[in-house]
Amino acid sequence: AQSQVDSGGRTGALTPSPVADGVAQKIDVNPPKGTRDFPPEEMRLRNWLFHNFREVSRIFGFEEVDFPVLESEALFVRKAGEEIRDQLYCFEDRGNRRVALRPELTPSLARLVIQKGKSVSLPLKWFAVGQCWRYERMTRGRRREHYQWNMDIIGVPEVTAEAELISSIVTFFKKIGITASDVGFKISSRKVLQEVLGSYSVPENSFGKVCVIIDKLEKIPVDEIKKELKLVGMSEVAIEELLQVLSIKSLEKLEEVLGGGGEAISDLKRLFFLAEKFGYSDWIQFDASIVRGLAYYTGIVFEGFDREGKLRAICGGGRYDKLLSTFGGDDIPACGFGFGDAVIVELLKERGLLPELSQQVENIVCALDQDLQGAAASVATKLREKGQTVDLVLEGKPLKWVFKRAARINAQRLILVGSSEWQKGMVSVKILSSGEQYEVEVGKLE
Ligand SMILES: Nc1ccc(Br)nc1
Repeated sequence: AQSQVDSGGRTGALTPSPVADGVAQKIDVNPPKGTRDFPPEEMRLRNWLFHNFREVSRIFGFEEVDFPVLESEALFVRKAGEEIRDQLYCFEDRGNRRVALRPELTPSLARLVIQKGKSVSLPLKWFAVGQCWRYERMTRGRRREHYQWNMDIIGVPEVTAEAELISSIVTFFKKIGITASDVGFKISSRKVLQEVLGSYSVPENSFGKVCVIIDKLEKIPVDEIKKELKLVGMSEVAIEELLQVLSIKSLEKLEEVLGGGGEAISDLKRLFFLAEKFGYSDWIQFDASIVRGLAYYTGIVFEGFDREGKLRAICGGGRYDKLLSTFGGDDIPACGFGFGDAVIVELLKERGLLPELSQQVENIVCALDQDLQGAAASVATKLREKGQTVDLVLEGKPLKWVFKRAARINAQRLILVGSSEWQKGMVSVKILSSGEQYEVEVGKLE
């Protein structure tokens, strides 16, 4: 549609709005494909989940940050064949800028750290809960948006940072009733890959691509993996050895294969030592096949998985020591994780751990006739100023309707403003659970 300029100088499409020209036009009441509405019941569950994300972040001493959902496309144009890049929700805006709906939060966080520069002192412990987007062909019917909880530690090169992050996720799981028999963490380090590839002449800029390909193990046939590895410059010998190493499930075995003295082994040993001190040893296991699908990880990587093996990864993260410098920032070490809002809810459903969340209101206030509506408003205000929740009946309704509504919103008590009581400065109170009813002076309502 051509554009027009409205009174506020804003341009808009010519197509008549459903109401503006008086012609009713039935709109599609569903949200765009792959997106969700959050009506009250779903919003209560989302708020419960996000409240737990924020509570854990708070007790770990992290500060909340946020960024625009819309970012420059340049933040995400990595050339490592990542799915996150292939599905970038990007477009050209009216100023001819290439922009994108963020598919993840880490690049925005890195951008803000660089922007803040010397004005912030390291280490930074930041967390965010934000909506992330992908444009996926709807053939697979998957979602196009989800909310992610991220926690990041910026400026700590030691593996203590990764151990702290995993501890925060374990704390979250415990907080919502998930135990080590429900979920675990598979842990590895990309330095394992580096040490294997190091003994073969693999082009340096292929490392990210190799990781992205390896991350597809168990998702696509191994012959396809081998084909893609050859395409990025690996020899058959290198591929065979790499696949061998990736099948290792114990640190002792890995040390035999890699030999001692490498950083991969020392990092992982340190992490498992710290895990024991944090008290979450029975939540973690070494698994050399874990590389994660984001190109920028450089060290420890981990992912939370459901032990029944029915669900996709619950969360994932790792060290990304080079990301800030690739954005032109200083060489600042960093690590973090992302925790989506979808798989965890599927897990809670599976385990019967979804919380019972219903609307709770302390008072429903109702005028018994319309010339007492003002009186009812003043009673509602008095209660609200004391911090009480009040549902004020806003129009003349039969009592039967009021009682039905009181039950629906789980009101604890019904306050009726009637003329004879009001003459005496009183209102009548009915405790809805017991049926007890009494009159009370308005000033003594609490
Ligand atoms: N990165 C990303 C964004 C949105 C969804 Br849904 N899944 C993954």
